[in-house]
Amino acid sequence: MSGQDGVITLVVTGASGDLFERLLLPGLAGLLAVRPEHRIRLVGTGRSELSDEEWREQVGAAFDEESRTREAESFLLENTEWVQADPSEADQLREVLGRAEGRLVLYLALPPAVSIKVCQALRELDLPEDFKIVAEKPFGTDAESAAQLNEELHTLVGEEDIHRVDHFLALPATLDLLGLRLANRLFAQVWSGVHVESVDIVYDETLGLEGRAGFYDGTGALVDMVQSHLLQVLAMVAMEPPARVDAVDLRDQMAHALRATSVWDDDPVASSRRGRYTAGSVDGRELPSYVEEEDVDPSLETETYAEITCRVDTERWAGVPFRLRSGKALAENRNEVRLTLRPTAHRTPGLEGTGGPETLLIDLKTGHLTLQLATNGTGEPFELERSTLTGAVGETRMKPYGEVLNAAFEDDARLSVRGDVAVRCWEIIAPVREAWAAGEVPMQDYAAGSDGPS
Ligand SMILES: O=C1O[C@H](COP(=O)(O)O)[C@@H](O)[C@H](O)[C@H]1O
Repeated sequence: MSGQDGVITLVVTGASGDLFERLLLPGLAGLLAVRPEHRIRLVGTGRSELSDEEWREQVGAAFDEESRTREAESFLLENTEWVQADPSEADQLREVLGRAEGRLVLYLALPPAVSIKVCQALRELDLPEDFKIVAEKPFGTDAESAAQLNEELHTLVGEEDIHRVDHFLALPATLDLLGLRLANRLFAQVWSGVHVESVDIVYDETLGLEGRAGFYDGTGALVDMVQSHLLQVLAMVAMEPPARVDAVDLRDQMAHALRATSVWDDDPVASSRRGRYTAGSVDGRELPSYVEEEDVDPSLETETYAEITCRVDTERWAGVPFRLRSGKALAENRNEVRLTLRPTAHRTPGLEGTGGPETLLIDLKTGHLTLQLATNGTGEPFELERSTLTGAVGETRMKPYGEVLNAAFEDDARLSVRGDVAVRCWEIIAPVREAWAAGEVPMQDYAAGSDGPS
């Protein structure tokens, strides 16, 4: 171990879970490639019995040959260990945190109820002055438990030392939205209900359950994707321009937009749909019906597809539907924000056809833009056609998880969900969850590999 200055010890609780291997580790590897000045000591902890060798092998697998020879990466690989412990037990947690050197960042990759217990255990310990807590989603299981988790965290550290993870805040498109909206006259002028007829925020995935029943079953698409990620995207689309792009103004404006957001017409039955995949084939892979996936409990009635329509009651967006949808095992990966513009106030007589509505589409994963317009294309001289302008955005410097971790290390709260916002997102979907729990919205079947419920 090294006693070097500037060392951060990242203690990950719940590190034997799939999130750590699938998202956190690759994020960390990408981060070190771009920010080699970080010296990270990585301590994994959980109840699993893992030998040091097994742990190092798992961590090492995230780094390729070339990266292992670099200073930041080899520091991490030489300074990592697994400590078998139950972090909700104060004595065991003390032992884990005792391994830390330098600044301590404690990452809670745990179910919300366990995170609360860990906070209670932390209260019994002498904590270092410079201490950060990173909380994975889902943050709570409803508005009340999210508020309780906030309270528990605030007994330990100030809001500035809590980093609530939502990797969609660092998707290329969410970051692009700011520049696109605020720094371009063309878009700044049309960014309101005066010109925009509707907004669609879509995150369709070809992936099915992929062995994640432990987390997903009983959670479902509404909580997994809409409550957290898609509402953050909605906030970026709908918010008023912040006075500055700093953590206070940016997050104030996002919070304001979400406080103005609710289910369309206050009617969760008419404004939501849910579905669940049945057997089918996606990209040549045969998927069983969701209820026959390993470890799924059919009595939980978990939806794998969720759709809700919201309104944002502000001067800018009054009357504009925001449709949010996400589903698994669908025909294609469609990850986009789509703004459909209203027709022009006057159509010059003699210009035939419409060519379809003008739309601006932002690919959430790549940030690429597609603008669909009516033009006098190549056919009849005065007949309108639909033309497509596309704009590619360059490669991002690292994966969204890497950016979010980097922000946590560098105290950049712009990429962290503020506590009140985490609670508000649960409040927005609460009426939908109630209607679904009461059986007022039917569960629609859709075949894996299809476009979703008809
Ligand atoms: O947090 C989650 O996000 C992923 C989708 O994000 P991606 O960056 O991996 O495309 C989703 O598949 C997963 O169910 C959810 O928990």
